Amino acid sequence: MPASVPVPVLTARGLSAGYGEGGPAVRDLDLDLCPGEIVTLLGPNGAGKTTTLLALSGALRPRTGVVRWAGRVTTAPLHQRARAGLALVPEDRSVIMELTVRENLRLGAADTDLALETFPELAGHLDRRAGLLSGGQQQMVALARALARRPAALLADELSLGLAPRIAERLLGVVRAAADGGLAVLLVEQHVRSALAVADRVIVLRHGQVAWSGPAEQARADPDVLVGAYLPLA
Ligand SMILES: Nc1ncnc2c1ncn2[C@@H]1O[C@H](COP(=O)(O)OP(=O)(O)OP(=O)(O)O)[C@@H](O)[C@H]1O
Repeated sequence: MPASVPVPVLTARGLSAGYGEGGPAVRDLDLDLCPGEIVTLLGPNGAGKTTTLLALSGALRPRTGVVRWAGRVTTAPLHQRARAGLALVPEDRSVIMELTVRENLRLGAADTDLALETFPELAGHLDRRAGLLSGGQQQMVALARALARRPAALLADELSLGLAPRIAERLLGVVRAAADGGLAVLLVEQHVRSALAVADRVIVLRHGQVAWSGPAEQARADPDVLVGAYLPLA
């Protein structure tokens, strides 16, 4: 029997996006995100990684190009895509510090039992204000809330930013397990090594364009392919 071809849940073709009157921060990007895989988006500061996530999620309107969700062209804003199964964990985590962990989970319409199954570490903190948690625990709340809605795709920006390596590993391990269960994941990470450890494919952006893309296995075996892509233009 022929191997079945994976059907992407999220695709972009010729995607360009930017801010105000400025030039595009991302140009002419093609991307396919399939169930069960983690694609990591790497690149130097200002390369356009966050902009890509925002444009794919509907938080930022693309200037040109087409985004498809489950095969259909979409221009829907983020809250509609969220209802359709897209989860975005933005760089600021969007945890509401004045609310308790339980309230934060409820606000995201997350299944609290499933959130605690994902992060049992949070069980003793359900009635604490999120502002009193450590950065790692806050990020667990953000990720638990996103995953406990059983999304089809997760777009996560710098999950491990500012966290101890052990906590970063824990979070990325949970993301890997969710992908193994069928979730499609696009991960922006500044810790290249941690990202490569869990990713299936890599896209390196530089100056808003794809500088290199390929299997994570290739980048793990020969990190020089990434070094080349990070180097400034001659
Ligand atoms: N709200 C904004 N208004 C104007 N320009 C912006 C805005 N956000 C980002 N930019 C610009 O768009 C470009 C791409 O930024 P973006 O945040 O997408 O890059 P990044 O790869 O995520 O960088 P970092 O790793 O530093 O977060 C940069 O030149 C940045 O200065």
